[in-house]
Amino acid sequence: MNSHAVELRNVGKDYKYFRLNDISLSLPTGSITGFIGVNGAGKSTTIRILLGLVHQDRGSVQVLGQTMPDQQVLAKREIGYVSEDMRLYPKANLAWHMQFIQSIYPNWDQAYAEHLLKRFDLRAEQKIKGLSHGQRVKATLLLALAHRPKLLVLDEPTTGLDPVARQEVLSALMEVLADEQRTILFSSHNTLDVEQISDQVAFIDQGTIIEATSKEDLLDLWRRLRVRIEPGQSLAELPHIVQQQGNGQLQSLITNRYSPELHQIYQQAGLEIQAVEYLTLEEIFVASIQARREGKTL
Ligand SMILES: Nc1ncnc2c1ncn2[C@@H]1O[C@H](COP(=O)(O)OP(=O)(O)OP(=O)(O)O)[C@@H](O)[C@H]1O
Repeated sequence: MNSHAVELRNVGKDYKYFRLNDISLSLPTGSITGFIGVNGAGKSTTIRILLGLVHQDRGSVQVLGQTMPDQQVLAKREIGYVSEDMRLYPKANLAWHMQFIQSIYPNWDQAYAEHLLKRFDLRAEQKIKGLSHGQRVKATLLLALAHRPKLLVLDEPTTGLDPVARQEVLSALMEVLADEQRTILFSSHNTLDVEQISDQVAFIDQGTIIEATSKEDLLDLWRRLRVRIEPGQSLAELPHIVQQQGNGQLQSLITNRYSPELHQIYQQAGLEIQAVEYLTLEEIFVASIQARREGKTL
């Protein structure tokens, strides 16, 4: 088994008003990666390229050992995809869709499909047109999960769901993760969802990946320091300060490279460090985007 389920190298795509730029992204087999970006950042375009639905202009894409888009037919047998693009037939019921997917995918697991029906409180005989938005998302997820894909790609699966439905979807995903060979890519602008279930995180902004790392490392390295400085002291020369807020002697600094050594460097520069705080994934995401847009190198 390949150690990476997905490998994008220097992938680019040019649209008239948008450029996806030099995207390199590796998804280790068995990982769950949260792919976070604001509206229009390039999440869906990247996902469509890795599924072979859109062809890249530059760069290479390997998915489950297959080269995309040339070998997409082989790769797609083992990919489950959930997105707004997925159109279910409104006049058919869920049972019809289950049979249809079963006829295409040899790994279809009927017992698991029935388990998910109960878990999501869905009825197989109900027509798609009578389903609420949340029920439709769950139905699509059921269809994707029950053919036991090696790679599950979810484009904004929790958008528009109420808090209970969101939690049901997230816990179904966590259950799926018990299988170490299954890889999940999960795009969202909801950092709370990503923080809850991902072990890898990638941030994309204006068509460029600005961070791709383990969630644990990210949450460990980014810190807010509450400091007291000498009157007139400048912080401009201090390393790894992503953001500085406050006026006067009390300042709040955000660093993306916190370590005991950096703590010491700040103290030796005369900062009185009063507190060191962790940031949420949302705070890290927002600070990364702001820093990039201010031209800072992270
Ligand atoms: N077929 C296309 N032709 C021209 N431009 C396109 C096409 N597909 C996407 N784009 C543009 O690419 C940009 C990125 O879109 P994309 O759907 O990848 O973003 P996203 O991060 O998924 O956004 P959202 O969170 O709003 O879904 C947008 O500016 C969009 O208009």
